[in-house]
Amino acid sequence: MVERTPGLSPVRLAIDGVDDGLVVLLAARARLAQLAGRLKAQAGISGRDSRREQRVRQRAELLGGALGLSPGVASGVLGVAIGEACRAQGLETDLDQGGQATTGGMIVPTMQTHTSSVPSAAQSLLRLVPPPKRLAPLLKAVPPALQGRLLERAMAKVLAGPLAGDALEFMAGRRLGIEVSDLGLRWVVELQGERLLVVDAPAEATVRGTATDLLLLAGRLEDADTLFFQRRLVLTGDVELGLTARNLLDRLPWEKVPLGLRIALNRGARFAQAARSAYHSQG
Ligand SMILES: O=C(O)C(=O)C[C@]1(C(=O)O)C=C[C@@H](O)C=C1
Repeated sequence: MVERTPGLSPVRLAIDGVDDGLVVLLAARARLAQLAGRLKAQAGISGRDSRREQRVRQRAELLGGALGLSPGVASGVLGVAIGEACRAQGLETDLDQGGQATTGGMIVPTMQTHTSSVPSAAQSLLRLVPPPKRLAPLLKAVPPALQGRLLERAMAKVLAGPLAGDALEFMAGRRLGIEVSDLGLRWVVELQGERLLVVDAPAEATVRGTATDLLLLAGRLEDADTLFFQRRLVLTGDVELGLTARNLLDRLPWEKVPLGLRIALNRGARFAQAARSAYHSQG
């Protein structure tokens, strides 16, 4: 019986959560595309914009490739999403549907979610994005072992450079806690050989911050110094270990992080920042 396979049901629960997220995001995308359609109509622009569509799909292809998706999958999904956007805008939906995005050429990230530059209708949509703390119960459904493995993989990617050199030597045998306060997540990581592993043991020092602030740090939209100075990131426990970890965060060789991942982190951070400002401005 497939249902009785050990460990399968929590993994399926997590898959269901991701699927729900995909559908929610697709619906949000369709509403934003409707807004884009209205703004263009007001400006007297009509019809599809095939260059923009191609750029959207190229970017997805690049990011998908960097995250290990087979070629064309991310671009194909975006093709479907664009088809839905066109339907929502009352446009022809057969242009370039399902075709491959042509790769090559420089991809320029065009994220414009900074609240000062988004129109008020987009602001109201952003206000619908729940603050991270509301996602905490959903994340609780993801088994801790799976969460740990995902974090290990993310750290292996982001810290590939320092892990290969000796920048993380100070961590050997030391246990550093990472706490995402609003999501109720907490891990303890330890350097074993050339890998940072999530371990089940007490931390000697802990870095604590909200999901948005940690994403802003990872996406390089805020530097560690500012976040610690404003007490948006807080260090507790062994001062020396904590300070060394903090200095490392400041010296991370960002340019060695794969481009697709950098774009994803940067866009995710900008989105979280814009959603947080929109949510707080509700009064
Ligand atoms: O960016 C726009 O102008 C949109 O209308 C959105 C969108 C999309 O779904 O990404 C939809 C149709 C256009 O042909 C190009 C892009």
